Amino acid sequence: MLNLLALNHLGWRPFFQQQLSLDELEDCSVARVMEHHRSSYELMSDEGYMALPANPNYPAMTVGDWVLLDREHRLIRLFERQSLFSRKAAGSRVTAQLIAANVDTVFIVCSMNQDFSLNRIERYLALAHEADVEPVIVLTKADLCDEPEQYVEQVRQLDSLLMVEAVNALDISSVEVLMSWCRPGQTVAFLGSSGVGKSTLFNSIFQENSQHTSAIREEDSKGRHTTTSRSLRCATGGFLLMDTPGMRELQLADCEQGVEQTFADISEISSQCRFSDCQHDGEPGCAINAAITNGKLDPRRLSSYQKLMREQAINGASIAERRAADKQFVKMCKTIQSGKKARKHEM
Ligand SMILES: Nc1nc2c(ncn2[C@@H]2O[C@H](COP(=O)(O)OP(=O)(O)OP(=O)(O)O)[C@@H](O)[C@H]2O)c(=O)[nH]1
Ligand SMILES: [Zn+2]
Repeated sequence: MLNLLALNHLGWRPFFQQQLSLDELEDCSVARVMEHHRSSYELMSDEGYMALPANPNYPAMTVGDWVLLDREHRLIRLFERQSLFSRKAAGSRVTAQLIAANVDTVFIVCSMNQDFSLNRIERYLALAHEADVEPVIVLTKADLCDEPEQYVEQVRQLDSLLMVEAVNALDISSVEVLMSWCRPGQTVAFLGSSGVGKSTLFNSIFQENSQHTSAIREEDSKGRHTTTSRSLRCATGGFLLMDTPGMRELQLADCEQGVEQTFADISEISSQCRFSDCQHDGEPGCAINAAITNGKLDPRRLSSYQKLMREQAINGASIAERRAADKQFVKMCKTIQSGKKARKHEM
């Protein structure tokens, strides 16, 4: 039987449990992927850490995934995900690479200095929306900034419902405002460009909440890497922090829905344009142009929207092409297999 109390602190919830049959609930165990190494996955279950050797027959898995295991700790299957960050992999063969699964909240980190950029925040928002992850905008370096409220206000103007917090990432008491998103069982990740304070925030939140964790880790003598660059870490507060470098290189690809959701105001206004395919480029009856003229829409926001739409279309097209090719390959395999089965029956 599953130890639900322990699993809940790892992020287990009804969404995953509903994917189990009664027999599986009795006989199997479940575990979460905490680290992804070249030749193995490190899993955490209600019984502790264990290694799962990688196998080319396994489905693509990533940090944060939940897996179903048999009594011998062999993989039965991967659970359907609640959310997923993926990115276009570098190289000529364009394919989506899985970065992080089942993240609940992403802290979109931006510093309140010359690096502050609404366009960049919008880009990260599109990624969060596409991944189905709740975004919180965390503005750092409040201690170095004369008027943090001014930055907070600018972000609020993107969307009045956005959650925004200004902090000094170095100061644990200042970071306390973020703890309402770090509740037991919650998985939190960080997005933001270099130098904005992601590692600093991570450490402030983690150190404050992890006195016991290091003790548990020291007891674990199975030669696990305590300093790893790609991992999900449990804090004693019962929440999990995701620290994966892949999140730092996330690109927009095949992300139309995420961009649309980020710019819901633009979608709404453009539904009133006279032509349904209006490019908002001087066409008659363009509601977007009218909104810009009467100050209801910031022209910066329109150009940011158009830029992100173009970018995701370019990056997404090649992935779509690859997906189509993959589908065809699977179909071919199925045809071959059903041919084999048919021949077996005939024999
Ligand atoms: N004064 C002050 N300094 C900060 C704050 N946040 C981060 N810093 C400093 O800014 C520098 C960069 O912070 P990091 O946490 O390394 O930034 P990062 O986002 O992890 O950067 P990458 O690892 O390159 O992605 C460090 O020297 C931090 O000490 C803050 O809120 N206030
Ligand atoms: Zn228009």
